[in-house]
Amino acid sequence: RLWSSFGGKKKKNVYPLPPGPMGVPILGNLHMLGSLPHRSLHKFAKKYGPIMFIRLGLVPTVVVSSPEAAELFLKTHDYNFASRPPVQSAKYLHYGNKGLAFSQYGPYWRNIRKLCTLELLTNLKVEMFKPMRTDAMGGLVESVKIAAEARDVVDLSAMTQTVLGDMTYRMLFRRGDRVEIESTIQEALRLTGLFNLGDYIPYVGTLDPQGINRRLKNVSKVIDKYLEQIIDEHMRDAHEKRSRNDMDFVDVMLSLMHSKDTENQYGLDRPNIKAILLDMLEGGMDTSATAIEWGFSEVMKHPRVLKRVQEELRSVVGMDRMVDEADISKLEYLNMVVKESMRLHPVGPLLAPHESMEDLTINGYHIPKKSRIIINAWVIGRDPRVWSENAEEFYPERFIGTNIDVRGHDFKLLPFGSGRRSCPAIQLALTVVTIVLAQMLHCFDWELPNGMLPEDLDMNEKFGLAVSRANPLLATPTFRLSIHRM
Ligand code: HEM
Repeated sequence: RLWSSFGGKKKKNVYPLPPGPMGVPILGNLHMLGSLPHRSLHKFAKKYGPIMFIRLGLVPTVVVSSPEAAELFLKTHDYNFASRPPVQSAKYLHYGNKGLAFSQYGPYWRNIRKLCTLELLTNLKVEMFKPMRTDAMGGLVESVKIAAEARDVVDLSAMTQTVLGDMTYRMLFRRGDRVEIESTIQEALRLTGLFNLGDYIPYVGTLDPQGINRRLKNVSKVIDKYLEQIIDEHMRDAHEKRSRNDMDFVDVMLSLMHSKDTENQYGLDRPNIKAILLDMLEGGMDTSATAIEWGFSEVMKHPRVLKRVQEELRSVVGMDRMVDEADISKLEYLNMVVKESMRLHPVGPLLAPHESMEDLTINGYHIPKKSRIIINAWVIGRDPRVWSENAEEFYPERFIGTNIDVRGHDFKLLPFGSGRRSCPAIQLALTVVTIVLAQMLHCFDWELPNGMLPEDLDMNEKFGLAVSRANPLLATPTFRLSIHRM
């Protein structure tokens, strides 16, 4: 198949498109994605190879399924693939692309990205929020302790959502209470994660046959009102001089916007601030909570690993205190557990979609301009060529003596992506995921409910913005520290 046969301009010496399954008119290959697209795309990639061409509705799409191919798209030609395709949710919910995650590549995105990496998500800023996270963890341990005394079953999935919500709201807005807005944010996350026909067949977008855009507009109004109110409150309190250590994300952005010294160097306005806050709410809560949920599930399914993690915690931390974030770097085995869990369960198995900015030839294949690029990080993490025959097995020891990390330097492990569009919050995310897991496994022993055997714990997935467990993770805690007051 040549690009010209898909409506592209006729060119001399055109290279062929990458191979891929034949589609049907209008829908292309959309109907082949199924309920878990990362798994369906893997089946096709086995037949058509690591660079595969499909059509999602009218959108030419390239699916990348090996570490070598991922390196070509995310490193060698990173610049060309650093844009994002336009999506309906950005238009209706994200202030028409005024944030970071959905913005097309260009000076606007570069500027906002710089703001996020230099002002909001720096290692220093992550460190500054440590007391707040410690406080949130203390509250969590207290409530699980009460459940332990009553021998209650705890819904670990709901519990991680709650503590992550608490940490994220406090980091962004200083306040942790969110009763009035929580369900609307959850609805926004759900709608953004839904498959929206308008993203693939543009003229269908205006008809909105699934009613998603209408619902997006409704939640957008409620969220906008909430964010306006938060910004107003912060402006009213601006006279209360805060030290840099005490500033939440809204304070930081407002001070940059009003700074006389730096003359609003990022060109911020209220819609920018609201769009960035929404990106952080959406990008920050579900992803980290889901990563913790999978890490917990794997440890519960593998008592050998649980025992080894707890032995490490006993020897590094001791039984007379809770874990402190300063301990994390010494918890070598737990860090391997986190990596191994992210290898098998990248919460964004297809990362976020990229878009090509120009026509390009890669490995002898023509990659048309404005193609959607999907990186299947899920299949890359399970490739037996790189991870050996036991690639499907949860085996943290595979990282012993290697320097493979999750930060985008190794194209065989890409839970946060790599290159220009990779996650800007890796340090924050790893800190949060590791401390919550460490604390819960240090303070408590856990048993599956109703005598369920570890091997019977199901690991079914549910597709969405983050791919989480289909069924909540339930377990009964027993307090194991030798202190009574936290
Ligand atoms: C375990 C937790 C997390 C995981 C696994 C994760 C993963 C990812 C992935 C896969 C991408 C897309 C990369 C690509 O397109 O190639 C991404 C982008 C992004 N993430 Fe994260 N993330 C996590 C936590 C967070 C947190 C805590 C925040 C903010 C507070 C955040 C904010 C963002 C933003 C704003 C982007 C878009 C960047 C851009 O388009 O330039 N993420 N993340």
